[in-house]
Amino acid sequence: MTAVLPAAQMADQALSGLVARLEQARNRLDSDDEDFGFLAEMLKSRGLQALVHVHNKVNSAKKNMQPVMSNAEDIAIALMKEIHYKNIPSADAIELFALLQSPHLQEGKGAEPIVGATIKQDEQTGAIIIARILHGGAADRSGLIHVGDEVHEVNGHYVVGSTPAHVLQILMEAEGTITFKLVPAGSSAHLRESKVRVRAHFDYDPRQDKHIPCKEAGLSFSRGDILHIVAQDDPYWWQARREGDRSMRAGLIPSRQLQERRIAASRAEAKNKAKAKSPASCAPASAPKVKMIHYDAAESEDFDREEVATYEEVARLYPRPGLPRPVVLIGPPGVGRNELKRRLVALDPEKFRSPVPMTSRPPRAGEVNGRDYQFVTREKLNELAEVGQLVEHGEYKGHMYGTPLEDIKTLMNAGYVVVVNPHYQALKYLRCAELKPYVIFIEPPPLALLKESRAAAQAKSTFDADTDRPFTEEELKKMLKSAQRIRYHYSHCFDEVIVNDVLSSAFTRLMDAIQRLESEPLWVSASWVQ
Ligand SMILES: Nc1ncnc2c1ncn2[C@@H]1O[C@H](COP(=O)(O)OP(=O)(O)OP(=O)(O)O)[C@@H](O)[C@H]1O
Repeated sequence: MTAVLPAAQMADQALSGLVARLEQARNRLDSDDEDFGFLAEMLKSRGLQALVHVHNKVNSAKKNMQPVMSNAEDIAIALMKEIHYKNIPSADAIELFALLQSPHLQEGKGAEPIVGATIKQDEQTGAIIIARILHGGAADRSGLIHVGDEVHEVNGHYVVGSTPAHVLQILMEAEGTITFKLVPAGSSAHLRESKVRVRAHFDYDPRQDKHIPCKEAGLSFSRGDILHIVAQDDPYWWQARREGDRSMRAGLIPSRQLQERRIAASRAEAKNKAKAKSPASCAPASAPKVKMIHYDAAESEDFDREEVATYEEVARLYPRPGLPRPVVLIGPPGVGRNELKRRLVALDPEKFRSPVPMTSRPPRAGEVNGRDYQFVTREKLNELAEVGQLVEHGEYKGHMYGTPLEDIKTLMNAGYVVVVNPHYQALKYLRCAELKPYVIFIEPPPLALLKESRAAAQAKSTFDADTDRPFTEEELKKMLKSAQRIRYHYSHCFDEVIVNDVLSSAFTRLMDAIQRLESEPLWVSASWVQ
């Protein structure tokens, strides 16, 4: 016989409601008692009660289920892919695949770093321990919670022997003050805030990072941002906050080691893709372009450098009276660097100076040695080039040209603000502790404005030294393309970017930058300051 419960004792309200309705309907309807009896008995049966109870339990548990890490889903997918592509997966792998595929493992929501700390389960003891404290977060500010501490109670709930997911659930449901009962770890685990500052040379968005332990704990930043690295104890995930932003808690960022690995891996992937696309041997698609360059070698070779720019350690450099930092104007050919330099020197020749270049060509009528050029022999220029004493050099129409490094140093030590506008390749000679240059990238404005401003000022093309004509649209487009390439490969060397749209405004911005250089401490490579 089926065990039957009276309606009043039924735990599920919906089910007991249904039974009550059934009794009412029975009185009103003239139907078979047997059918009603059967239905009522089934609804009241212990078996159905138990089934509904289990169903409700599973549903409510599902609502509160939280993955331990926010990237749990990505890890599961990666694992499933790995198993899927294995030729002969083991029985364990097949079982794991089935488990990961089951519906209750396919749902999940990110775990919030509610108290500014993450927890993990000790693999050996099973204890719940504090895995990471986010600098500046609630846990850090309390000063009472430390990495390695064992969690015994959360808001009065005894959690020894339970799982991180359970602890997380308690935290998610908590309102107001959260109390922990912790067994402290050894004092060696206490956090010490590092003093390291770095300049980031890449953009980072934790929301796009599949591997960060907790997306919500990540810190986003852009290329050029100065970051205060507060903890480097984890080899893969550093903790940082944006410089000067003491109000916020620190966030996770990829360590240098991790970022370098990522860059190397994506480069290798790109190389493989390119290899797969191109036939085994092929001739260049077109003949190399002939470009008029005053001093430098071919630019293509310089863009192939394997340097990996991730973080550069920086320190503040205070203005040094009597020893101004040289100003280096970098930019694409024709953008107006010469014009800006000329204006600076014209404005105050006693303050701004530019080294006089050397040339092996004979002087033209009216040219003065030491003012227009230093007229020297080709041998002399070659000699200086060989020992790395020319910041840039090259051939033009059968003659050699070059700018001596020593002349820049002499002018700087004499107290002048040296202004140079070399080819970007010269940065490798100029960016040194001895000179500590301030590098400004002069950028062209978008094409429409570039065309308009150059036409309005009757600007002269620098692409063809022998004619006195305006820039062609083709040349302006080349200028923009070249700017893009320089920015892409050298932006880690720029201290400032000035868009040369309206010449007078660009010049004002240049003067403002120089004013800051003379009056404010600025971030430079840490190796220049030590
Ligand atoms: N913002 C501007 N608006 C209008 N004309 C400009 C502007 N900036 C520069 N020019 C003009 O553009 C021309 C090229 O400038 P400039 O000679 O300074 O280029 P450059 O960057 O030194 O080029 P290159 O490196 O090829 O020698 C000049 O006639 C200059 O007066």
